[in-house]
Amino acid sequence: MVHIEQIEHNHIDDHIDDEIIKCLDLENPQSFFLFAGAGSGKTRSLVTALEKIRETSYQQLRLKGQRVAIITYTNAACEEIGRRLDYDPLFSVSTIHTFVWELIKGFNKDISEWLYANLTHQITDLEEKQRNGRPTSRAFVVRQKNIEAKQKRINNLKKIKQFTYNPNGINQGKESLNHSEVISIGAYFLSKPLMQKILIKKFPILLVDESQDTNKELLNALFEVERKNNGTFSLGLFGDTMQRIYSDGKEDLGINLPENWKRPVKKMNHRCPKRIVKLINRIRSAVDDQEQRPRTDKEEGHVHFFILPSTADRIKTEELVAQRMAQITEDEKWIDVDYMTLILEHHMAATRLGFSELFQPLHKIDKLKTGLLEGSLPELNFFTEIILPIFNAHKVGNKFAIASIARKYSRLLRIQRNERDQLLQIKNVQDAINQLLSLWNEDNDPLCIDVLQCVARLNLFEIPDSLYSFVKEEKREQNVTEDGDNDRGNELINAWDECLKAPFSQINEYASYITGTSNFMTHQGVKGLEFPRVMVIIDDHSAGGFLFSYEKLFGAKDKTKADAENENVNKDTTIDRTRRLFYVTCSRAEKSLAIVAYSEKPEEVKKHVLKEGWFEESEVEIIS
Ligand SMILES: Nc1ncnc2c1ncn2[C@@H]1O[C@H](COP(=O)(O)OP(=O)(O)OP(=O)(O)O)[C@@H](O)[C@H]1O
Repeated sequence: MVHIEQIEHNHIDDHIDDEIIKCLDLENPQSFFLFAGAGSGKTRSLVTALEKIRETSYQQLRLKGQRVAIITYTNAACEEIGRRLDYDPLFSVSTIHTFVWELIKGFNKDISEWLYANLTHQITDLEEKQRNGRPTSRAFVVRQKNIEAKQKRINNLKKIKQFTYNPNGINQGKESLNHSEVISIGAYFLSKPLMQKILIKKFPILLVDESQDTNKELLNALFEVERKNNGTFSLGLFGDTMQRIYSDGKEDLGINLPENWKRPVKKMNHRCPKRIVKLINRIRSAVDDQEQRPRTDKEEGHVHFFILPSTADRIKTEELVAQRMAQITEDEKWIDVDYMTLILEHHMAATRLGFSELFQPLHKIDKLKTGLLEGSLPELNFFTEIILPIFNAHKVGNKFAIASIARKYSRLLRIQRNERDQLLQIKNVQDAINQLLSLWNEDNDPLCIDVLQCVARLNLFEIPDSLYSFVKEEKREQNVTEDGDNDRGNELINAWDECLKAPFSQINEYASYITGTSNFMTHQGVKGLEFPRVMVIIDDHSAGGFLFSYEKLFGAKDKTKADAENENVNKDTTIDRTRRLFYVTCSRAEKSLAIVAYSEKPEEVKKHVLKEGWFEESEVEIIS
């Protein structure tokens, strides 16, 4: 009898799938926001709902030439969902950038008009800054170049017949749009009745996974589409507000939902053992009242909190912690290093993997942050997607790969001439690439700026616009002062200037981190994933950022005045952001979880975490 009750307990959320499926009825489509925490099976519910649509509405959709759209966060997630649905063309599974581009591409005249207005607006802004700027400052010079580049782009608009865009790569060339332009154009077009009609005619159902981190500009536009087309369109949002990580996500998602929206709630956690569900419930309890239940067939599991002085040797400490975990859990895999180390902050990965000089300056700039972490900054992609592959191919003697990259990107090969000239050009490109590669002779590790200047001098590849000023000789001219305008333009220039002084080897480390091939992951990399054994590293000292503070979350550091002010007006505080990160990482563990906190005040931390009720006394260990 107990057995049946236990099984039933594990199925308490099954009806949620039915509720979602009901919303997707083509005769009476409804919109919904699924409230569900970590490990609750959101992805599973998404796929189940789609399978059901295929079963019930396949003919109806096909006859009208309609499809179901699913927007996910990463290409890997698209692949996973697509695979689970047998790559059925009934479903359009894409990232937000691909989705929007598919919607807007071809509307060349409208895109041109939008760009004209947008560029004009940006030029007006820059000119305003120029009026207050000092003509001898570097910021002034760079802004002037920016104005000229934008004006050139405006002048060129009339000649463009067709705009281009690559959601996954570098967008070079006069016809191409950049990532943020595509999103903004999409959001703007979706405010027009015609585009709304096109969208819902094509996709009467649109489901958004990881909606807490979906760009708010676009999400707001979709809310508006839904509001205007209520009853003929279903917008379904999957996600967990407690797992919002990116700053461009919609902060108030799920709070002021329209009256007629359905709000299904999932209560189970199918991933974590009992002890970990208890911990993440406790962490979450400060934010909302969503409490999860563990599966009855899950083991108790282990949680252990290690506190160390911030001066402790990181590598030795973490080895010791793994040994302790093996003792505590009686699981030898901790000793075999069969666990995932989760770093709560990118700076730690940058420090441990050795790409700080490249990373830190850019991470300080708000508008670069998301692109830096997503790996979509065109300036860095220039290095990661063109220069690094050439260098790697050269290391293994793969001339074919080098030629193929050159064919794809080299400016020297673009001009059409007769066959003899073409052969000459190929030779020129080969010579240029050899000159470029000679920078690495005798195990040299050139600086990124040296690589950039070499490429510019050889006119080998197109340099991203914003790096152009760094390859010009006049940059170093004496009349250009370093202490120019203390405004954001200047910050940006200084950031790139510093970043380009990093050795090129750091590009390799950065690329391996961003693509997830290193053995470190952060909350970003770890989204949607799960691992049997997890070691969470908490280390403000190495993190060096101001957006997060574990010392504050763990009570070793007081709140600042700004924190208190933000708290008073219900704005996101450092502690809120840090708590969400902590929730995401702790909720990845399927069996056991070790948390390693380096702190200025270990005793205070211990007191605080016990007071918060996150851990039992026996689970907290200070190692000095
Ligand atoms: N109904 C279920 N019965 C059994 N196992 C389930 C069920 N739903 C999900 N799971 C399992 O639980 C784990 C978590 O599921 P899933 O990744 O879909 O959750 P999620 O809500 O997307 O998680 P998160 O937001 O934390 O990334 C997976 O291993 C999945 O196979």
